[in-house]
Amino acid sequence: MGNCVSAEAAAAAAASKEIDKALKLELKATEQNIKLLLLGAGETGKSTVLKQIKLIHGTGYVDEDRIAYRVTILTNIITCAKTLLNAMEVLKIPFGFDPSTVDVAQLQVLDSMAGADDSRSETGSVGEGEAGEDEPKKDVVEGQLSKHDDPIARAAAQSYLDLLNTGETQVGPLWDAAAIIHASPMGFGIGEPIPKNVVDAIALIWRDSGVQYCYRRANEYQLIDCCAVFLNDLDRLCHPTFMPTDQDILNSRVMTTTISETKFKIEGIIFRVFDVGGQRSERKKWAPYFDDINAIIYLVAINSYDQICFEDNSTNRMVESLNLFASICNHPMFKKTAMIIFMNKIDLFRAKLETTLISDYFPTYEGPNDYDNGSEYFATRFLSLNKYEKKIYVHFTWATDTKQIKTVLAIVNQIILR
Ligand SMILES: Nc1nc2c(ncn2[C@@H]2O[C@H](COP(=O)(O)OP(=O)(O)OP(=O)(O)O)[C@@H](O)[C@H]2O)c(=O)[nH]1
Ligand SMILES: [Mg+2]
Repeated sequence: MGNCVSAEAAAAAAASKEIDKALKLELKATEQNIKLLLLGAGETGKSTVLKQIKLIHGTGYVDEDRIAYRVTILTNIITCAKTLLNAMEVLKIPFGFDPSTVDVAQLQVLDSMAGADDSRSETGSVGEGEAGEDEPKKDVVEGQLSKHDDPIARAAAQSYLDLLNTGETQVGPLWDAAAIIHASPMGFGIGEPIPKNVVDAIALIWRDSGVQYCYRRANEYQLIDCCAVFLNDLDRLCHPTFMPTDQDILNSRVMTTTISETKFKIEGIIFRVFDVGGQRSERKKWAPYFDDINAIIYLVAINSYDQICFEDNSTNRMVESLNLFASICNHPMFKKTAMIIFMNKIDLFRAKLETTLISDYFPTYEGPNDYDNGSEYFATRFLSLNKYEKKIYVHFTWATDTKQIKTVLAIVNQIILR
């Protein structure tokens, strides 16, 4: 009996030891599992960051992936060409229009002779109203273009209407090219090239000065960010033997519609990275993934300060990003979650600052229209939404640049594992 009791006790003790061991292992396992959520509004670069993590910490892309991405890239090219042609009609820009030939001073003289006139809303341009560029921006609503006249947009629309009246539109090689592009199907099968006549048509319209001017006004409609990078490289991308490089894959665009989980092992720790769709219709799928999140990377497209949302064609994208961040950052479930903001697309932000005033869209901005001041202003706007006063880290990123992202991700890992 005595022996029996001690055997039972020994068995119990052994069992308890086993449980302790299992618990310890479990604890260790959870400690070594980092759940990382990529959040942000649509087209801010979440999937691009995931692609970079795959390239830097994963196994990269195999031929099968590249063949699939080839289809994506060809579809992106057709989408861009069709979008530009539609925008030419909506904004009323004729082929061959060259903004450098517009005599703005002469237009202003003619205007003053004819009396104040604002025909922007009729001529297909955004904005309405009469305030001149030098006048105070009293009536500016944050995120909306201040009410000022754009004589070049007006001149473009006038010559478009003049051509329409003379019946001289719709003839010539550019119109033939446009017809070919309009008739081209959107999708391609695996291994199927874009037909040569369609490639030539896209190359022709892309070289046109009117189309280039229309491209510069891309904030007035929805155009994917890889447009110029792809249309400038048509010969290579549309070659029948083309296989996408890592950089082509990073530049390509597919809207995310299902939440994906990808696992990576970094220095012995398993990272489970969740990539979600950022468009409004996708956000209702997010909540079930909010449990036990260790860290959030919140993506902002810092170049989007003059752009409108894909979803409603009216809300400013930066305003949308700010509102969404306010709800994520102050969400009770994320009180203890490490929060890192990627102010992304800094390359496009730098380029945009050359032509577009931040204060035209964000009237509270009074600084110079340069990278340092502008980026600090937008970062501060996001940080000031933090109600819990928890630490939020900010990085300025160029998600399509592997070298830059590699450095940023190394710092992010340190933050998360701290
Ligand atoms: N030039 C440039 N392009 C970028 C950058 N980050 C992302 N892009 C491009 O922006 C487009 C949209 O990026 P995605 O990663 O698909 O955006 P997303 O946030 O996943 O979008 P949703 O899935 O709709 O939520 C792609 O064509 C990317 O190549 C950047 O820093 N610079
Ligand atoms: Mg995505």
